[in-house]
Amino acid sequence: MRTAYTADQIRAAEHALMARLPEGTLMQRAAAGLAAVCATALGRVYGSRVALLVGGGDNGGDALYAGALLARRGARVEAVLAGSRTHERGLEAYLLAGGRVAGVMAVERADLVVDGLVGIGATGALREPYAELARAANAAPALTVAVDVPSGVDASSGRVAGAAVEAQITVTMGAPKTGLLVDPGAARAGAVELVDIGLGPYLPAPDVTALTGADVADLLPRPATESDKYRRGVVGIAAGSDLYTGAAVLAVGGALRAGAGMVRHVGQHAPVAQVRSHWPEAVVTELERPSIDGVGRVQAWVLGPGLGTGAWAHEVAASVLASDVPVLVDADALTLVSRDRSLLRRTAPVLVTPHAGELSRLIGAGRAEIEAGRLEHARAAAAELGVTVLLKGSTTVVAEADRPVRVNATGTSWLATGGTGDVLAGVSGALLAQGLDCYDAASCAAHLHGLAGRIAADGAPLNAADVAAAIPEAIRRVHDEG
Ligand SMILES: NC(=O)C1=CN([C@@H]2O[C@H](COP(=O)(O)OP(=O)(O)OC[C@H]3O[C@@H](n4cnc5c(N)ncnc54)[C@H](OP(=O)(O)O)[C@@H]3O)[C@@H](O)[C@H]2O)[C@@H](O)CC1
Ligand SMILES: Nc1ncnc2c1ncn2[C@@H]1O[C@H](COP(=O)(O)OP(=O)(O)O)[C@@H](O)[C@H]1O
Ligand SMILES: [K+]
Repeated sequence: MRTAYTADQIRAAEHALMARLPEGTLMQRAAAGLAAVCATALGRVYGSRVALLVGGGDNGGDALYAGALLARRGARVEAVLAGSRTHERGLEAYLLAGGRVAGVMAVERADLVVDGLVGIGATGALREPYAELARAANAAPALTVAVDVPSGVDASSGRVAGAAVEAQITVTMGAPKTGLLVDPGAARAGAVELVDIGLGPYLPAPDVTALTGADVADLLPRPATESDKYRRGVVGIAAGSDLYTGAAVLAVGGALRAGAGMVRHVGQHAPVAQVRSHWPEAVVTELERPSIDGVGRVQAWVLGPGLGTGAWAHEVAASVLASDVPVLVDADALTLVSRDRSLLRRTAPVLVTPHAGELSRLIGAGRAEIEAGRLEHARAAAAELGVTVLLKGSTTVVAEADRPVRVNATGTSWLATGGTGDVLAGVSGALLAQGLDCYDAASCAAHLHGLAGRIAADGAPLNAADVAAAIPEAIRRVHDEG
């Protein structure tokens, strides 16, 4: 399990650790780790050109001490001092080692830029001249290594309010920060390298977590000798309408590939015919009236892909949500429940799987605001609706009351194409039917779906059906990792 922490959590742990150590020890450890990563990135330190962007706080101190170590190894290091004050001892050590102070031009001639403008002590958008220096680093040809977090990225949320450094590597101190795992911040961080400064024993429960492949392998059910199709879990899929037929085919495909014992599809004439011809394995029921009465027992429902938003769809949704098994609410069913919240009044678990636009309809926040603050909005929605929320997008976020948010970054932007969300709904539904709770089903499905997207894309466009077809390979890979 990967774990990440807010700035406040890190600061509290640092204080506890610092109290037991001679002054300056932590910064020395941080700087040594930072210098080592810079040296590896440079390949040859002697004769290389390094520019340090130095802010007024301890983040700048880290950069100066690391700069001193690189200067002692023969690098030509130039520091651009951005703050009205500078870490005094760090600057002394740096100058003593042969480092120089320079203007912004140093950035343009550097092989490597070290972003020590701000770390966990930053508040709000970068002010000038910090913002200008961040833009200069982004425009320069050099490799950029961020200290702790890319400056301009909020360490606790991943928000980016203005200019922000786009790093190729982020050297994070003590423990990863939440903002390094959640977009838009995560996209600015590049590869994240952790420097162990001894914080481990002082860290609280994490703010967010991310499942590794091995974690997913542990959680995934495997059929046993005594398994049969009913015991493995039957998933019901209420999807498709005479207008939208493809969504049902894709959701059923996702569920079949993710290990459901059986997939039962219910819908109108056209989607039922499509599902029947694509998936002879599925059991289909053409609904004569908008109700699931008498279609047979399932262990979980997927409700919504392509269902439509009219009166007929509303009746189907009410009928599915009146059942006593977990229900995944996706796509058109999200529109239905945002119009009629009373549909969510039930005791069995609910998993909602919106993208930012759908979440915007559900909780009334603007779409752009949700994209900018994915964590806080997913958390707020889970609390307000009393459900598990899987918020889709470049980083997928799974939120449930009283549990750390799980984030997933296995995906690829090639997944941004029509129908991949329907596949995700099917995969998640199959995991629910196999007995995973909403939190685990959603986070395992997001992991597998992202990985399947990578396998299917392999650097070129994919279509949604390819993603479903790659789910078994994704499952094999997580088992290999486990
Ligand atoms: N503590 C430890 O043991 C260890 C700490 N470590 C390191 O310390 C870092 C935290 O250091 P920190 O607390 O000094 O804060 P930091 O991130 O440098 O920012 C403060 C400075 O930024 C400025 N500033 C703020 N907002 C701004 C804005 N929007 N735009 C522009 N400027 C802004 C602010 O200016 P002021 O408001 O004072 O004018 C002040 O000068 C941490 O990330 C890690 O790298 C490691 O060495 C491990 C051991
Ligand atoms: N930029 C991106 N990077 C990674 N994954 C993405 C990106 N954009 C979309 N996705 C993923 O693709 C899927 C799209 O789902 P959705 O928006 O519901 O599309 P549709 O309704 O067409 O099926 C989600 O799993 C989402 O997380
Ligand atoms: K930084």
